[in-house]
Amino acid sequence: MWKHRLRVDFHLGIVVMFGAITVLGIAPFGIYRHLTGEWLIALIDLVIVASIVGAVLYAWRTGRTAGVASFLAATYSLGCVAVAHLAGLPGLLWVYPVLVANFLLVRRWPALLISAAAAAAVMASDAALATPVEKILFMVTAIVVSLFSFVFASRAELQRSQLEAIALRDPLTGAGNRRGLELELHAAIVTSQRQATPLGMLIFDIDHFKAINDDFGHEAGDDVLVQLATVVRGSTRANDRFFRLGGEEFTLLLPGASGAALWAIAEKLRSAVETDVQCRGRTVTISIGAASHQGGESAAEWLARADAAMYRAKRGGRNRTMTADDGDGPS
Ligand SMILES: Nc1nc2c(ncn2[C@@H]2O[C@H](COP(=O)(O)OP(=O)(O)OP(=O)(O)O)[C@@H](O)[C@H]2O)c(=O)[nH]1
Repeated sequence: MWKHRLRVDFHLGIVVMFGAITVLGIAPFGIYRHLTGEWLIALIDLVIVASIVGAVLYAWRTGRTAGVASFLAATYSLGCVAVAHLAGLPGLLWVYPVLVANFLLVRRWPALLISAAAAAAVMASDAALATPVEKILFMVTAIVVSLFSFVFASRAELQRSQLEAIALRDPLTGAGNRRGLELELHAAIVTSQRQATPLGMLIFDIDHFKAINDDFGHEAGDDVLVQLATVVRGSTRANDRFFRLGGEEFTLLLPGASGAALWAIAEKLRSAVETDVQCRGRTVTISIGAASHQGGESAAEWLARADAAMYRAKRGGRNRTMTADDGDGPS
């Protein structure tokens, strides 16, 4: 389970890896400083390690990695500035790995800003850099390391966004794919539980889609899928998440919607598809299963309830919505 999360969530993987490296890299120095009686530096090391561990645990629990990554970059940078001013050379030696880490943790422009601020603050330390020549040498090497990292981060960001688009999107409809859904389900559940807001799911499937393919050809079928995606986007809000599960089956994650509201959204969507999606004059309809997330329910259980409701809608005659929740519309 934890291995799977680290594999599929790139940002969480980075944050956890940096947390582990921090503990392994800084904790022994903290112990050493404690043994040599350098209490202030030992305390700084302890504060860095404790706050990084706390931040990583927070990211693991909530799935909120962006804020934690910025916190890590700021903590590392402040840490090496403080050690440079207090202990001289040791702080200076930490600057270079910290400059590289900043570009791996946050986007390239904020990383450049944090790195420039950290390098300028270290340069002001007479304990670390005694002469003007040393200061200039440090400035030039810090700029070179930052620019190398900036170029590398730019390439990596571009490649990652291209790969994400390929790996997480369905190329035909532009909707997220099943893998994209898996990634977002966990984060959506955690957010709704933390904010105590409802979270709804619709699973819907085109009725008699095989007949459309058989009668008009695969291309006409593809065109129906594209039309359907356009109608879904037109009838949902910006923070609603839309995915193609495979074939002619789709799902919508609807933050803030549950119960009667969820059922009303489903019915609005069903009627919009019936009115606006056509194939050579033939009306296209969908069957919908609706389910509100229940506290303590796993993503798989929730999906299964919505799916079962959708199959009830199929068995009940198609072109209808069935809900998995008690007391809201037909169930
Ligand atoms: N054009 C096109 N067809 C697809 C695609 N993916 C799956 N299909 C077809 O979708 C059809 C699904 O057929 P069924 O599972 O029998 O479902 P159905 O005909 O919609 O019947 P009900 O769901 O019971 O109403 C099959 O003919 C698949 O070949 C696609 O990307 N493009």
